[in-house]
Amino acid sequence: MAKFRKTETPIEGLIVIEPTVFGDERGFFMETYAKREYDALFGWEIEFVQDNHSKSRRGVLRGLHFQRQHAQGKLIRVVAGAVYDVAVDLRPGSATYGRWYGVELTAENKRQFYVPPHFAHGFLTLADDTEFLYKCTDYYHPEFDGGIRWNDPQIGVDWKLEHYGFTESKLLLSDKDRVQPLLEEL
Ligand SMILES: Cc1cn([C@H]2C[C@H](O)[C@@H](COP(=O)(O)OP(=O)(O)O[C@H]3O[C@H](C)C(=O)[C@H](O)[C@H]3O)O2)c(=O)[nH]c1=O
Repeated sequence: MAKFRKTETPIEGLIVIEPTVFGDERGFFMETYAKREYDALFGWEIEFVQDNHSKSRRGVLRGLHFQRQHAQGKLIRVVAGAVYDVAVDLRPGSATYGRWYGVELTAENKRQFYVPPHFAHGFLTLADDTEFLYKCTDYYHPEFDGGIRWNDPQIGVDWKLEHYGFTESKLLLSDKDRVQPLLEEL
């Protein structure tokens, strides 16, 4: 059995990866990244240059972010808690431009999500003390920081707020994320 299993999504290049988890009476072990296998999964050589780690309480929404230049591919996983993770295709000329896809990433399901460069990305945290780790294919360039409003009606992300027991007014966003532009304003 392959050590990492890939599941495609309706958006080309956006993939979910399930690592093999080795459990025993002590707990578990898993490889969370291996260049040789991941390059084979992706079908091309990917170089990650920066790892990020953020922690959020329940009900935080970070996003939707992208870098206007030095666009970053992101390999995402959650090591504590849970998120509903969303990516929006902003690749110029893409047949699925403006389309979004969401997936639940949790410490339990150990799922990983690869979001290619030129996607807007964000997540809603579903539990307190959620720890979110991701590898990036380019460095942080704040001078090229870009974003789209999380609830842009043109994109129409279904954040499943009712399903997860949230009300919009109770979400915790950064001041920046409250006033991100709409896709049509980009
Ligand atoms: C992203 C980043 C931030 N920072 C500093 C800048 C601020 O002083 C502080 C918090 O930054 P920010 O509020 O932009 O963090 P997030 O809201 O989690 O931003 C991220 O959220 C969404 C989900 C993403 O996909 C992006 O990776 C990124 O935009 O960390 C750095 O020093 N390096 C970095 O790579």
